[in-house]
Amino acid sequence: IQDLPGYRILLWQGGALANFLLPPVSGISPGVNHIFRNKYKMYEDWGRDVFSSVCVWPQVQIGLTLANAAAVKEVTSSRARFPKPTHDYRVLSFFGRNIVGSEGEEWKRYRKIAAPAFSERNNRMVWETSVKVVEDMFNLVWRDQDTISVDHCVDVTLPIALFIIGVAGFGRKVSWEDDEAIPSGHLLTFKNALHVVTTQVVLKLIVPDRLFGMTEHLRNVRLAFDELRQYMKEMIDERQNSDKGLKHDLFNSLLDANDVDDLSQRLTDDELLGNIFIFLVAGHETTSHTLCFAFALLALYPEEQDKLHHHIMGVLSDKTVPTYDQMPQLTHSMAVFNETLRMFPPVPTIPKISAEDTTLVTENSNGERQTIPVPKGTKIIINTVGLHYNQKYWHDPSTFKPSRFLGDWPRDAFQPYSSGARACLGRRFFETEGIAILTMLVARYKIEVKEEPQFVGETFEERKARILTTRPGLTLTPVRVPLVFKRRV
Ligand code: HEM
Repeated sequence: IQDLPGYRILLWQGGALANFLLPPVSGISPGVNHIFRNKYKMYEDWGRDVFSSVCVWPQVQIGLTLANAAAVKEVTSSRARFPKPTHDYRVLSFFGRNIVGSEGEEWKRYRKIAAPAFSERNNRMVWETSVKVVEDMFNLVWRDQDTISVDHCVDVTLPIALFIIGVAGFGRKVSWEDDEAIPSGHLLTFKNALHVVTTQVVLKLIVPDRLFGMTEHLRNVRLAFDELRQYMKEMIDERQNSDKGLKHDLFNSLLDANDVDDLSQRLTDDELLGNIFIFLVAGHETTSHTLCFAFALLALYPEEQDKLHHHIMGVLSDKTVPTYDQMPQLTHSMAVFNETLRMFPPVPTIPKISAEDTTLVTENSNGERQTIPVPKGTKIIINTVGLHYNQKYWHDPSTFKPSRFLGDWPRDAFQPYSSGARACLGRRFFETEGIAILTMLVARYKIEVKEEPQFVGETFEERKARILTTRPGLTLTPVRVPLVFKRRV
């Protein structure tokens, strides 16, 4: 890699220890959440849109971390040359092999099974489900209160996202009213089990199985894994024994794959569980966190919230409930999400590996093209955060400006969903639910940061830093976003 500047460290920068546990220690580890903390800074320091990493544990590894749009495009559009390092996805494969953590023929089989479920018919169902879930929240939970105050916005956005993937993805009947009841035969609610598994799954990588009985916390994590497995098995049994007739959701696509005559095309029980888990996780965590960051940004930038509200009022004929056919007109709601995903991409890094000796072309800080040698076996990290804060593509990148997505924008420099053959399959699913939820909420409520006595007198920048603090998780996670929703109508 011709002495390309970068990290020379003991621990691989993308590993669980380096990214989740250890502080920055020179020569050892770049520190927890270093990709999001540093954004484009490493590239400024090292003078180009790529930096190298050389580490020795858990094995000797060379890496190139990219924040250059052309180089990223080359990587995402050459699947054979830059496949996924499937070993890096084992954190998502505890319940079984699945579409996100596979490659080659195996991945093609999963994608062929899952892709048809993301149809226009399903999008319409996602929209209708989202409207119903939010209306129920207004009527059954928020009721006639003029002000709703929450200590952490994820407490609102997580159940919304979970109900929608439950209903529109898996035909699971859940409601705000019975959300907290533990069904007989279980020790945790479904929501709780899924939440513990998604937030604690990294422990499964670090702690050997035999130690999971040692502390109460570890026992709870083990219980959540067991409970979630049981819930998913019950969902399969229930659906297999019911009339699948008119349902066109994700679940039927996965189960129908098991009705084919060609045994080699069928999913094994583990593959079925693995893929159900992936859709549950992909379908709720990204959505919940993105909604939370969007609400936080709108609360911090009230003038942007006013513009959004004004636009929504111009589109909605009855001023409260948007229809699916109005979705293409809700351009400002879409722009708010794109800007939120630019600033807070839920998947900050997307790993690939070089399958051959090759090269990549990138740029130095003067905009001069540079050809970088890429030996076979090099890890290629697409740094969506670095790309999204690269001033070559985005003016004033730390400021929330949804209007940059109302005209034309540099598409190749916007990669929250990755791109090419391995791009996110649920992008439209998210956009549909997100626009419905945001539009309904902003039409009826004004979002503000909750005032708390201990923070009186803080500056805007301090408040912004506090509200928008993140930590690493399966996806980029907001730490604590205290908000107030004040009724407008
Ligand atoms: C804000 C919302 C979302 C974002 C930012 C997002 C982002 C991504 C990214 C970056 C990838 C590629 C990951 C990698 O290569 O390691 C991906 C893959 C995927 N996403 Fe999403 N996602 C979102 C919502 C969803 C939803 C709602 C679903 C399903 C209901 C979903 C299903 C999938 C699937 C199945 C894949 C694997 C595609 C494949 O490899 O063929 N995503 N997503």
